[in-house]
Amino acid sequence: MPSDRHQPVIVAIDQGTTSSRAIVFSAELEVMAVAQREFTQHFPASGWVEHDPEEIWTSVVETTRQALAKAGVTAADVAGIGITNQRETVVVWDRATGEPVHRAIVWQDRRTSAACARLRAEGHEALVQARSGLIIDPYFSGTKLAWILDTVPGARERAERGDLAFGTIDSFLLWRLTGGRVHATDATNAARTMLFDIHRGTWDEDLCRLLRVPAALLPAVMDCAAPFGSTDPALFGGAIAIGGMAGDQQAATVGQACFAPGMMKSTYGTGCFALLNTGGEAVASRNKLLTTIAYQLKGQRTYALEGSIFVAGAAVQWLRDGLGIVKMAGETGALAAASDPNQEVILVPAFVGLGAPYWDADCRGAIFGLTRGTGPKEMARAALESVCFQTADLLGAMKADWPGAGSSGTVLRVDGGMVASDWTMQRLADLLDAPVDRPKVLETTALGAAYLAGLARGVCPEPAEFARSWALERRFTPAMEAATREDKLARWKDAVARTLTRR
Ligand SMILES: Nc1ncnc2c1ncn2[C@@H]1O[C@H](COP(=O)(O)OP(=O)(O)O)[C@@H](O)[C@H]1O
Ligand SMILES: O=P(O)(O)OC[C@H](O)CO
Repeated sequence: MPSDRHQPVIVAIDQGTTSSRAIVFSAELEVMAVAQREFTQHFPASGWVEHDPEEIWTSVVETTRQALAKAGVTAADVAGIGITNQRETVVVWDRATGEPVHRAIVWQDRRTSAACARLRAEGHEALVQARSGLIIDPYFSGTKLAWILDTVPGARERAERGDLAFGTIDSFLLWRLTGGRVHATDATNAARTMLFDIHRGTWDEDLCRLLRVPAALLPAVMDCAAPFGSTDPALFGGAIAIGGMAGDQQAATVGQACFAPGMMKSTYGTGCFALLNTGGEAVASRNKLLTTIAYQLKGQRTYALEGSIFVAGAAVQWLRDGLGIVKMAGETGALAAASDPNQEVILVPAFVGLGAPYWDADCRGAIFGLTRGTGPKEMARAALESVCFQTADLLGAMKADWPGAGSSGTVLRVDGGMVASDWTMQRLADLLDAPVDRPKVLETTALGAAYLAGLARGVCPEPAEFARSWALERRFTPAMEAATREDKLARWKDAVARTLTRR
């Protein structure tokens, strides 16, 4: 494709848990080129997960260069870069050298489980929820950051002197992309740290004191569409403005155009993350959902209720890699469709404990209802259904928390690798008793980041107009009888109750 200065493009950097991707979009937000690279997962101890920030950095630079080359454009053609990222993952680096003081501690890492139990026992849950909207859990950045400060020799003193910087991956990438000139993050990423007051939109002194985090470590917090700085010209052959930033699940919420209160998206990748837009109201959950910032534009925060499930597609990976029942993930739908409906096999995929709305870090997976007749078909169905049951739990908690979620018009917009499975999407609609909409563009995370950058750079329209470009590929409409649905949901609830360690 020839370089055409009159047709600016936008680049989305999507730094995920298992791979980094760079996608070049046209100004009309059509995908022009994609480059992707996986990187190493480090598991130094049971329940610990780390990434090498240098490997992440290299993967981001190289995929961005490749995507630009594939699209046949140069830095001068790029109106802006949008960054979206795996959330909660912690990097601490030296401001003078840019070198990380420790490997990145990944959101999945459970090493601070005991520290979180202590905080809960000391009675800090109400404060943490009131200010940050979060539950005290190792999932979030705060206790991981404290662990680094307490464990890396000299880190706390260096942090207090102002020599170190903390960031989630977006912030670390921004620092590196701008050649160490900008230390900032956006409100959606800040909202995942357990250090941020989501109501005032500022770092919270009490939470920082509780976790012993010096203020000197923290980045500036910006809107999601904002002038974040520009790239070091040496990186991509010219300076490029960075205009967008959002955590990946929030970027998907934007990419799915869930701009109105009551709209909801759910992303089915390795895990599943459902976000329900609650507008300007930060709804405090009574059912162990998270209150989080969906996006912040022009200084205005829009909030969401979030349900985070740690195992969704990972259950399908287990069928493939652990049990060897299938060779490819895509085979599971046909197996499930051919399963014996009279066998009620239920899988509770608590491989790493259960997330929302149970938050039981210590329980482990279980299978119920096995008979001599149970085979690969029933196991495939149980794995796919487990994802639907977990989503039903989230929707149930959302409805209980906020009347806006219970309206008859509730529709779920879905994306992520697993939504390729028609069988799963139909079963999801059946078990939720709500329509499930699969859009034409499934690259919603990158699309959201690109849109935010395009908005900041004046090449994309305001949200209402962008929302009109969202296009449906297929709607799955509930078709299951109420009695069957209720029976299945009751079996699931019973199976979960028997799996939990905290009842
Ligand atoms: N046709 C399918 N049926 C069921 N699961 C699928 C299908 N295709 C992909 N998956 C699952 O989707 C997941 C990959 O989705 P993706 O959005 O790429 O995840 P992530 O971004 O977390 O790496 C994998 O866990 C895979 O098992
Ligand atoms: O990188 P993903 O797509 O698995 O998303 C991870 C989430 O942001 C964790 O909160």
